[in-house]
Amino acid sequence: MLELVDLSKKFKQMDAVKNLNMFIEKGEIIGLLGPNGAGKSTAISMLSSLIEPTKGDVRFQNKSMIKHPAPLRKVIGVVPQEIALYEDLTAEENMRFFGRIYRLRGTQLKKKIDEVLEQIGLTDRRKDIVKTFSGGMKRRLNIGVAMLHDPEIIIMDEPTVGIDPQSRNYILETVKRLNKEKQMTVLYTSHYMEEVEFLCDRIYIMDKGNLIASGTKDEIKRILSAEKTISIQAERWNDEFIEELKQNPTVNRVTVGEKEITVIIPKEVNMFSAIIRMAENADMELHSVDVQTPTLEDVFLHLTGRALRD
Ligand SMILES: Nc1ncnc2c1ncn2[C@@H]1O[C@H](COP(=O)(O)OP(=O)(O)OP(=O)(O)O)[C@@H](O)[C@H]1O
Repeated sequence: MLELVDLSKKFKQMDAVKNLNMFIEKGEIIGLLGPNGAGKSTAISMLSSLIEPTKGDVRFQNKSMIKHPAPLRKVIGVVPQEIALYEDLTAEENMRFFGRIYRLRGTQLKKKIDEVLEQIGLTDRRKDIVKTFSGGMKRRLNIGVAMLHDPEIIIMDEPTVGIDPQSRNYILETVKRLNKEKQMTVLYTSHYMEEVEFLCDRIYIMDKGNLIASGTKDEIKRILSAEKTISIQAERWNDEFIEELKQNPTVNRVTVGEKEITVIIPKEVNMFSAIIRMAENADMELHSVDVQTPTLEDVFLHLTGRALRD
């Protein structure tokens, strides 16, 4: 339905997005994952024709949208990363204002506002001024505004950044529900692995402007099929222990965090007892040693050598 072909954007000499290829089918929830600065917002801006690509194409139902984006604009709703609401207006007044921009009027507009307020769980706060809303409620209203014209495709740019866990959960559940009940197609960008893992059918992972992996959750995790992760926790680390782990010929990679060490080893190797012995030799007390099934976070670590955290 929607396709990005070799889409690229250069800002001066910097490649914000480089040869991005992506497709979105009707009814899918697609995750676009990457750390800050990966190029996600730039990709979305090109997709929604807010900025022009340096190179490449955006194709909707097999037609290029670069020069004539109207058919695509009509069917997408974009939820920007920054909250775009009038703080001194009520929730309902904001919706009425944005609804008019989408050329909705009269009873049609009123009906739509009622429906969307219900979907985002703000019906009982409709008469309240946005200034009095929590961050999570503002985010929900921001999503509601993008849904007023009944878009077939909704594009969400990190909609859960900086909000409390409860609101975050509510937003994730709402996205799932809209997809299931209204067959809404969703492009969801995030730098939270667990969100994308929970929501999405297929995932694209970007880093520094490049697409570094894509596929279904299982396909992406299969990148790690030859490896497994052991996570070791302790109150403090002993250099001798870390050195011994790093020097161990069966270990592929060691990442040292403040309270946790992650060790990547081949799947067939059993290192559990060796780790306990190394800790004893180094006179170090372990809290736990867990063998983990791979997560998307591990995939990112594997592909880039860096953790995908703020
Ligand atoms: N208008 C612009 N002019 C110059 N550089 C830009 C512009 N917009 C984005 N960039 C740069 O392009 C790169 C990609 O930014 P982008 O905002 O697309 O990343 P992102 O993955 O969405 O991250 P974030 O979550 O921080 O927004 C960054 O290095 C950013 O500084």
